[in-house]
Amino acid sequence: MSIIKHFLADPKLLLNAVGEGIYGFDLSGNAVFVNPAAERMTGWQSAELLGKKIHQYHHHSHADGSEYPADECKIYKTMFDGKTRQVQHEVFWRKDGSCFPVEYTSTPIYKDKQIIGAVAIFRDVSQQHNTENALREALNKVQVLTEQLKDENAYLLETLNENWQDSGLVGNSDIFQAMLAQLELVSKTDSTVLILGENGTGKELVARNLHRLSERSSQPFVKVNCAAFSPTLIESELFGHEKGAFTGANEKRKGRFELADKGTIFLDEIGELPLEAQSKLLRVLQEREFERVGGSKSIRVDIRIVAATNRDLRQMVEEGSFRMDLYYRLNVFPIRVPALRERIEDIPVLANNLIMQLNKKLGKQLKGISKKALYALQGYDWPGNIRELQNILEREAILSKGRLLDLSQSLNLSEQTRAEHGVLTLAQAEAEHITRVLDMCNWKISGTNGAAEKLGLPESTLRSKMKKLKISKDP
Ligand SMILES: Nc1ncnc2c1ncn2[C@@H]1O[C@H](COP(=O)(O)OP(=O)(O)OP(=O)(O)O)[C@@H](O)[C@H]1O
Repeated sequence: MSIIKHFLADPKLLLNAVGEGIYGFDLSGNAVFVNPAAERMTGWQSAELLGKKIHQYHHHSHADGSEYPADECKIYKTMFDGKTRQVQHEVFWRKDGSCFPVEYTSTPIYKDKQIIGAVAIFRDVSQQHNTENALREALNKVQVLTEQLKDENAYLLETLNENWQDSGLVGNSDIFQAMLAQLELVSKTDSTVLILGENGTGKELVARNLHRLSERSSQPFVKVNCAAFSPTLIESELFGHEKGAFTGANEKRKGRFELADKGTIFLDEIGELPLEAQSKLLRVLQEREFERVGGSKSIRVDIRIVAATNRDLRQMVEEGSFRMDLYYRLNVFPIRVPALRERIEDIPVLANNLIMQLNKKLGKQLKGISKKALYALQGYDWPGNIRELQNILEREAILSKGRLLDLSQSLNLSEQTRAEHGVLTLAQAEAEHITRVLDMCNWKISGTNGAAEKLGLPESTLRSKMKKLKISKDP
């Protein structure tokens, strides 16, 4: 007998060989056929099911355990209406009481145009479900990580765009050294620090060094310029927002406080923080806890807070534009960064340091600055502080053809000072005059045609004045 004949003689051979489970039903819903694949999947042997209402064995309940009445059974329905059904999201129950997700087709069986029963062909889709769930979980994780990366990336890009020069704090004057000593002491603690000082004095550099010297140095240092955001946006910038918290909040976003967890947050221009955000900040300072805008879940962070301002916060408290309780919370350890005019003796070393940075930035090989130019710099009162010095040196460095900056473009600085700020101090005028005379005398101090004689001073007095005013020939 050929193989085809075998199959035609006994169609069960085929049905027994397929991988899908097959149940055949008569019109009363009793099992008339159960193939081995169905036995394997359900654990019920065909002898246990044949002639029985099979719904009661493998289809009695839904996945959540609630009852699945027989008159709702989709396999039975096929026997009544003759419609073929493809069914998903249902379970079949095993003999051991467990269940598995199935997909099945129930098809009516006709004989002489009369329905005589139905056949259900089913597949165990647990594997497929597990894979789908794993995929869904992986996708969720990817989504969370993508959001996190987006937040961090936006922040990093902003930081990169600032073109921050990672310069050290330079200066030997007593006032500056005293500030450095304070900085070093407080860096070892977790205390909140309030950095005070005029624009361009180096407050941000102080904050960065505070973090660098602290035990949090391997964790993030996150800066927020409180003046750079509108009152409506600053809260979401600091604390983040939930999706849909306000028009335009299309995605959930982490705030700077969350990004700075375990590290340091630097709140620059804290005096510009709107009152509403001040209240929220106060709560973070008290409880280290906050909620995202539009959210209700409290988020805890472990953060060191450093704030800076050029404003007089105490006066702002008196005027009612800064919360008194917040002021006291921030003012735990104030550090005052001196203005450049308070430490003109640092100008030579600062200028040299800045020129070395400019060499790198501009690809130049400048050696320093001329003596005359240096005196001019020391006679100016620097309303823009180190940033102004930096700008002047950069402009000069770009224009300069020689190795030594002579500040030919900016030598009228002291005149500018006089014009913009009234008069030179006596010491500045004295230093300028002595330097001019020394230049005239080719730096000969004593004897005939020496500077002391021209100035009408004893040589020793001139020398002590030069020492006091830090006037010397070499740059
Ligand atoms: N002691 C220093 N030594 C060398 N460079 C310094 C020093 N202090 C400040 N600078 C440089 O001066 C510039 C201004 O410093 P910084 O931005 O820290 O000032 P700031 O007080 O935060 O200014 P603002 O109040 O305008 O934000 C920076 O480029 C910084 O590198």
